[in-house]
Amino acid sequence: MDEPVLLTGAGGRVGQAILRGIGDDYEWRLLDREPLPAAKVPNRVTDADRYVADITDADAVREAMDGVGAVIHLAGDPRKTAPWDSVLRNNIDGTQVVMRAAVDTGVEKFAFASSNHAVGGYETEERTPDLYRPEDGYRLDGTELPRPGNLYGVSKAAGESLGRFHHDEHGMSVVCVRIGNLTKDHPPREYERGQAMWLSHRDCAHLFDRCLQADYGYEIVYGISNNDRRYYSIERAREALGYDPADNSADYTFEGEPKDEADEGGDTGDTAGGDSDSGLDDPPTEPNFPTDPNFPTDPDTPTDGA
Ligand SMILES: NC(=O)C1=CN([C@@H]2O[C@H](COP(=O)(O)OP(=O)(O)OC[C@H]3O[C@@H](n4cnc5c(N)ncnc54)[C@H](O)[C@@H]3O)[C@@H](O)[C@H]2O)C=CC1
Ligand SMILES: O=C1O[C@H](COP(=O)(O)O)[C@@H](O)[C@H](O)[C@H]1O
Repeated sequence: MDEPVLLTGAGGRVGQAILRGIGDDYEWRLLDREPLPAAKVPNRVTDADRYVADITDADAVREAMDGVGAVIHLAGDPRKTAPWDSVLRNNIDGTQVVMRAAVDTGVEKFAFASSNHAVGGYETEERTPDLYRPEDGYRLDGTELPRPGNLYGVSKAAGESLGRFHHDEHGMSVVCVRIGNLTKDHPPREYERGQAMWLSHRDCAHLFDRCLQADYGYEIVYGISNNDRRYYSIERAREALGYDPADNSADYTFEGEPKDEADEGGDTGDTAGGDSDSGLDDPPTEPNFPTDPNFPTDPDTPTDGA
């Protein structure tokens, strides 16, 4: 794969999990509409590779895209209660701007941060809460139609469609990762749904690493750890990308404590290759993740689910 890799939304929760895990492994261009403090930027990324820009600004995105080999596109409004004007602008229009710039400049691979909320409508009253429990066999595998449960989910389904279009029309490899619930160090506490779709930091970094390394055409995969509780299949991520997650929410109590304190297998936030001297500060654990003044805190988000 050609480098550099453009990472949009680099200052956010997912962006920082990726950079802490694989920040030393690639040549990066980091884009975010908020200036990134030094603590959020790997040592080897120069000032010239940091772009403060809004993804709806086509000229600015085009400039950042010049010479890029792959894109991980995370920037957007992550709130499940986000209003239409925000998801229309940040998630749909912004994604089109980034994808268009990518095909225009000949980018090879594009990983798009989709969401569990693109299929939230499958969690019907009849299926829940059994769906969230390990003994339940129901699985979504990425071949089902989108079924959003909110406008944020609609915007993520739209992003997946934009990816399909740009793959079919322009040949760009596109993988849409329906991310579950990213938290650091332990699964979301006392939250069955969150524990069923937990994505640990190291599995997140590993998964997006595979999105950069694997060969694929167009894929929709689920981005969760190897949780016993789950209703998303990770088989397609394994097959198409070579995803091999290390963590499982079953290794923690419902309250989020490691079941075996002596077991080093829990998510330390480090990558399989060990934490590096990438220069990144350890981000605070939720709910102290940096907040975006442009997106007020989602009142529906459980404290530990963010
Ligand atoms: N954190 C999670 O568990 C999940 C996240 N996702 C998706 O992953 C992506 C990243 O999510 P988080 O890191 O949690 O969100 P976040 O809010 O922590 O980070 C988003 C970053 O994107 C930047 N940004 C937002 N709109 C922008 C714009 N118009 N132009 C440029 N930069 C912009 C923000 O400044 C922020 O640094 C989002 O697309 C979200 O929908 C999907 C499922 C779960
Ligand atoms: O897409 C997202 O999903 C996660 C999990 O959803 P939740 O409804 O269980 O909280 C959410 O935490 C994240 O903010 C959002 O972007």
